[in-house]
Amino acid sequence: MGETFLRCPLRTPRGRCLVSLPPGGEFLVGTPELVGRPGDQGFCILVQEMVAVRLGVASGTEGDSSPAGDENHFTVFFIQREKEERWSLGSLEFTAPASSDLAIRWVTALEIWIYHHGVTRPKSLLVFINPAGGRKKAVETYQGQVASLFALAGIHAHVIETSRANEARDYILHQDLCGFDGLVSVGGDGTFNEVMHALIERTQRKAGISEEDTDTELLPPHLRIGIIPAGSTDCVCFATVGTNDPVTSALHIIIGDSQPLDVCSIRHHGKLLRYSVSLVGYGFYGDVVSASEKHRWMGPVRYTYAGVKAVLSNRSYEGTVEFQVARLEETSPRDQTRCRSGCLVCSESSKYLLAGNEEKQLSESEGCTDGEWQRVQGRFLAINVTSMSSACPKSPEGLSPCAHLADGTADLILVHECSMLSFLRHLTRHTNRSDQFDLPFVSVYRVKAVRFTTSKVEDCEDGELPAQARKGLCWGTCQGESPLSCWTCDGETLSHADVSIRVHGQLIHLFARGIEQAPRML
Ligand SMILES: Nc1ncnc2c1ncn2[C@@H]1O[C@H](COP(=O)(O)OP(=O)(O)OP(=O)(O)O)[C@@H](O)[C@H]1O
Repeated sequence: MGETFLRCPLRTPRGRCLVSLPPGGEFLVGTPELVGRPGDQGFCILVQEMVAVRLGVASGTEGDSSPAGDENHFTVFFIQREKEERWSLGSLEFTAPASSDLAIRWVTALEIWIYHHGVTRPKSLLVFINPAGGRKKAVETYQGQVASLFALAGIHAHVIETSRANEARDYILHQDLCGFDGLVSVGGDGTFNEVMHALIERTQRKAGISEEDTDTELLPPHLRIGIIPAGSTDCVCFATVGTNDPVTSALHIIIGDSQPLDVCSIRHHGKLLRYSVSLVGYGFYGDVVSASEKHRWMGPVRYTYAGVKAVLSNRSYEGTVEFQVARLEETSPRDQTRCRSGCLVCSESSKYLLAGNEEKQLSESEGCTDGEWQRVQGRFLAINVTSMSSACPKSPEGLSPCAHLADGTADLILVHECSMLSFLRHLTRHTNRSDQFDLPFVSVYRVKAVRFTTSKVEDCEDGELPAQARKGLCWGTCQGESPLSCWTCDGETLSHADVSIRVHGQLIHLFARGIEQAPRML
């Protein structure tokens, strides 16, 4: 690998250090030359976490360096961990002795090792910016905080600012994506969803797989998706990165992180309605989302408004929930574990998910009984199916704190009819560390599939919602009580109440690594 091993004294803003790049090129290590001199500090930078290395000194926070006449200096740009899962761009300048070619040799060696350890880094990205999403700052966010980082890392970005809904979808479905290593969505959960749906659909079409076939094994797309959060909820970004920060997300993309994610398909009589990666909810959350849609003009506060309204109305809905329990006996929605970077439960699941026939593999290897179907009938305030914790800034632990991102299962939470105060008790536990499932009217199961059937009522053919019900909660309060709620699927309202839900293990991959357990500081 040419000249890749270096070790020599160099001057840094942290003092004079003996700097070395050990064989294998995994770390850049600096030890203070004069031990005990106040102010001198050592360092250890992971080459995998280096964004770039440049000849010259850094002249600005954006990572610009000025090589002109500065051939004795070089700058290393790397990931720096901040509080609460946030990452920032750190830089460290090095000064080599005058009239030596040491700086150039260091830059060459580090570039070689960054390339060697960065095989999963994207070189070319297709970026969709939704200027209409969230607080309408997506363009500013991308241009101001992300574009310069991609440029510093040498990533070519083909940027499309969408002028209408479904423009990203049409592009993904009909254009040649061969030159790209990944897609990036700059916007909220809605924009990410549009990109994800189109990518899954494109992949199945190209492979000749019908998405309408209930039993089909869907093919995972080979392109990863990056999310630069610029929406009003950004739940998927928060649950997979641990923070909603554009710079942190950009850095995860740059270093080529990869996080598999389970995806649920939601069908009505076999016909595909939507895919979901976070919450599919009937009752409370269905009512909140459908009511908030009518108040988009309020901005993000519409969710709080609709939430208060739904709590006060304390509506419960009748129906039958059937579900196939997951056979991962060693995990449960109440086992107090958390899915974190490098999660063992998810990597164990990868083995059988990758092997193809997951059902067969598991029963053969573990001798456990196939996930049997169970049935619960009654009145429910909320039926939630979530294939991840669905954590967000307002609920840092999420709807189901122990759910896994990529174990091929979802958690089914049934909140049975109860008083408004009891339901409020359950809801407030989402914002603190108390167990929201430790209540007599709440039950939770780890499942592979769910079926929901409403009790048949007049006006509701075949579980299809009448137009008023789809438009929102108002039907209940203004025109008499509606017997049906509606399903919300990652923020979209579905048009049918009778649905079946199935988990597709690790169907997509994001440029993320899950939430880190114990942040390491430089
Ligand atoms: N130029 C555009 N004009 C209007 N809508 C667009 C445009 N580009 C994309 N969209 C659509 O806007 C929808 C909402 O986008 P996004 O989720 O980013 O915003 P949001 O207001 O934060 O919503 P959410 O509540 O889902 O977070 C997406 O479904 C997307 O299809």
